Amino acid sequence: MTLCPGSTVRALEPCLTGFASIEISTSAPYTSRILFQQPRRHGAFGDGCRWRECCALVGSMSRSSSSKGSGGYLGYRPVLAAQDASSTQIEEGNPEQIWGTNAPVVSTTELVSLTLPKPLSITDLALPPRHGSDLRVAYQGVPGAYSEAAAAKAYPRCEAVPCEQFEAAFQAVELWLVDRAVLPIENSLGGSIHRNYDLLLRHRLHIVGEVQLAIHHCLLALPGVKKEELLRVVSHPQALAQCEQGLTKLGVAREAVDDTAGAAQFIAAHKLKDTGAVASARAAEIYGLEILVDGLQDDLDNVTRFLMLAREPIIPRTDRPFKTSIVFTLEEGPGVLFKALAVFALREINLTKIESRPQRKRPLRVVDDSNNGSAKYFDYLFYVDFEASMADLRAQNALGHLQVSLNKDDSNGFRVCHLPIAGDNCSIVVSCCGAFDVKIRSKVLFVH
Ligand SMILES: O=C(O)C(=O)C[C@]1(C(=O)O)C=C[C@@H](O)C=C1
Repeated sequence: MTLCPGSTVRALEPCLTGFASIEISTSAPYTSRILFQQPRRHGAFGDGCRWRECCALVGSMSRSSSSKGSGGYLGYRPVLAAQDASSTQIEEGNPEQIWGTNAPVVSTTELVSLTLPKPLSITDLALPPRHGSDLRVAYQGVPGAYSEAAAAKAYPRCEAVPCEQFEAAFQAVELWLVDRAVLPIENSLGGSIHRNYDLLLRHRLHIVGEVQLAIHHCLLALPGVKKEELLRVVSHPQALAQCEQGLTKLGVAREAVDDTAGAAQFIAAHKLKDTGAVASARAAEIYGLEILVDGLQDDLDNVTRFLMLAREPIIPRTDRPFKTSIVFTLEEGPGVLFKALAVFALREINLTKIESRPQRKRPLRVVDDSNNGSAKYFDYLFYVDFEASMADLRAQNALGHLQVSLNKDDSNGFRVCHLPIAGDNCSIVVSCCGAFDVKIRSKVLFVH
């Protein structure tokens, strides 16, 4: 039995620059890279089923080769099996056919001293492959920002990568500079972070989870400065909004900056004695500031929900709680939103969030009315989060029903929304998100 390791490496190289899923590519054997490369070249694995079939194929081939005792192919054989899975013509035991006759050969005895990669099995693929230990995760702000803490909560032991703006965090993932982004989407006191709703539509990332973080704001100043000496307080606009009452009592001017920790850093760098910052205790420690007020937020229950974003979607399942996010637009008319949401109510599917945002490409809609002439209406995008997995028949039926409703072309019907998402013209955008259990508020059950 012979094997050609040099050729194997060449065969793998293009895959590394391809789009192998980050979930598997760095920690799993070579086979995983091939698995994900295959769809790009042949466009054959548009859905999870084909992807799983391919994995199953790899798993079964590796088992069959070992059971025949063909030691030389163990570990290497599945690579080629997966690479050529859609046009499998490979004959077992004939390396020339696979690599060509000029390929270097290594005998079985030489192979014994080689460290062979462990073949992927179905169990490897079914489990969340990693828990953040070797991921690079983008967040907005500088060290000490709440978003940094959220990134660490979502992906423990990850390398958190600071970004100046939300947009930069989105782009960092898209450009493969990092593996994930963790970005705030709403706060229990301050409400939605609209910018991120808008950016979700403009970028090609998928929601793959969410994490909630308790936000405990402090008023920080240079060491020795008293509260009464402060003329202004700087912070992120959300943080200022969450401390509305406390800041009003202080009677200081407020100034918005990019992030809470950045505000602390600014005061320290410029030695501003008349300026305070609303930020975390960790920011005080990092930038050498003193805590004047510990717990400045209007309510102790101050929680921010962060989305975990990735280039690849997760495969929805039914064995744990899932959340799904969709976005759509509606025709003008009485009861249209009621009818759209009824598709969920009818199936006892709980909605956790509804957000409406302007359609920035077409903010106003002109509607002709035979009695009153034409009228201009604001045009909205509706974002809905609901508690069900897309693997759940109820969710599939609900979205099917919604799709039918959206396509209805009567005066009270819905309009199909053509959104420039992921380069496609999608009528409905579905993004699955492994959800936390709402009853155990801060516990993330599904992280990846
Ligand atoms: O400025 C920070 O520290 C952030 O992480 C940003 C942010 C936000 O955008 O809402 C995150 C959590 C808090 O709600 C306040 C601010």
